[in-house]
Amino acid sequence: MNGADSEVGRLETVLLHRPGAELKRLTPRNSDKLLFDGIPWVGRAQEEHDAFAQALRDHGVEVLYMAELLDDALEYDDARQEIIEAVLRERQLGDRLAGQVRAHLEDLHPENLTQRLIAGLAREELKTGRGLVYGLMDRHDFVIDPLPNLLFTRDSSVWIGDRVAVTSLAMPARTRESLLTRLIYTYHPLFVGTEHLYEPWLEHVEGGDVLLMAPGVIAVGTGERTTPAGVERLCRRVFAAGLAHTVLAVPIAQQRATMHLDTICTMVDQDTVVMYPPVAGSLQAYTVTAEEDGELRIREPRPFLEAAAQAMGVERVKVIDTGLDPVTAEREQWDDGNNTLALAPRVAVAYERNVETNARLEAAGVKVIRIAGSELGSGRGGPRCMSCPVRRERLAALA
Ligand SMILES: NC(=[NH2+])NCCC[C@H](N)C(=O)O
Repeated sequence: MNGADSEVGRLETVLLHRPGAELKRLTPRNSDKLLFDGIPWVGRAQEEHDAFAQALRDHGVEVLYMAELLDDALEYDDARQEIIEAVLRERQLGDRLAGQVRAHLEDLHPENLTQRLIAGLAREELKTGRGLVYGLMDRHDFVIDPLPNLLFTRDSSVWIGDRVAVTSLAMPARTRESLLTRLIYTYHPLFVGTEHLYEPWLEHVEGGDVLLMAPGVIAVGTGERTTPAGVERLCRRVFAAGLAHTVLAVPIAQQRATMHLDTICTMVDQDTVVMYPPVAGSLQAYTVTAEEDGELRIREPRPFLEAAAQAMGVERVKVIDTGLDPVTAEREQWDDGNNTLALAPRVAVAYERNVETNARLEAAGVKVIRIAGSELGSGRGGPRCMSCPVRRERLAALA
């Protein structure tokens, strides 16, 4: 059955997005807004991504690609209409241009529509464009914005138990990603009958902030992306669905370096995290549980690792830190050293460049599968951000 109850149960199926033409849209003028720190060499980024996917397959993981699933979902008229309406609502194209964009999109084959929805549409590519808005736009302006961050599939959805939470992304440059993700989970035959735990129009929650610490225990970071109201909404939803007994709400600094909880902490074993030392000691968590009447019970904040150990029913959570030298640790944290993807307990995929962190993982008994990420990393995301586990072997079944 699809779903997951941990970050470390044997990974069976994963959802990836192979980067493509959307990355070719990045320029020094728009990269900030599109949330990239550099201008990737697209061909090399694709090679790196293919090697990542192959490493997963070599370990028995089934790899699903977003664009392929979207092609299938967009065979359904309802799916097409839904997403075209959403694109037209995105910005003020004005009536005339909106009508022309609608006609353009309605004419496209599913594969071409997928491409447009991901890679966007520049004014100069809309040959049928006419009217004032069209006339005033620069030829390189986007009529439909590209989605270079679709690469980070963990942010737009996260499976909790047997349900999928399609998240609500906080940055305007990413909002369409969760609509596309929702189309897949709603219309694709692979997912018929899947219940949705969360929807893109609710308070902001991003999957990179959600950590399934153990069956029944979920940590949720709140900072630049997931809002306090998002955490509260997610708590209500998971408790109502009986998917967790405890949620740990973890405030994180509202900075780019720590945009998601998974930039400072990921799990590599049932009771072991890899964590960035400067924050490891200072992170706090509010422990949230459900009262009988469904209301939330919130306990005073306490150190995250203590709160987690208690909720998980272990004596302590083991910590592998990302280097003792503070400068190395800071560099490797920025390069997603903490952002590992576990394929099973004590087996994790990591960027090869984080030499020190990987050595520490190995010294602690974790098998590290190294992948190249010099180009992929310019979007500030590592193996965990670039993957949405759709199916993991359940840990609860082992207990
Ligand atoms: N789960 C993560 N850490 N995702 C990283 C996302 C990076 C992306 N460029 C953004 O700013 O949104």
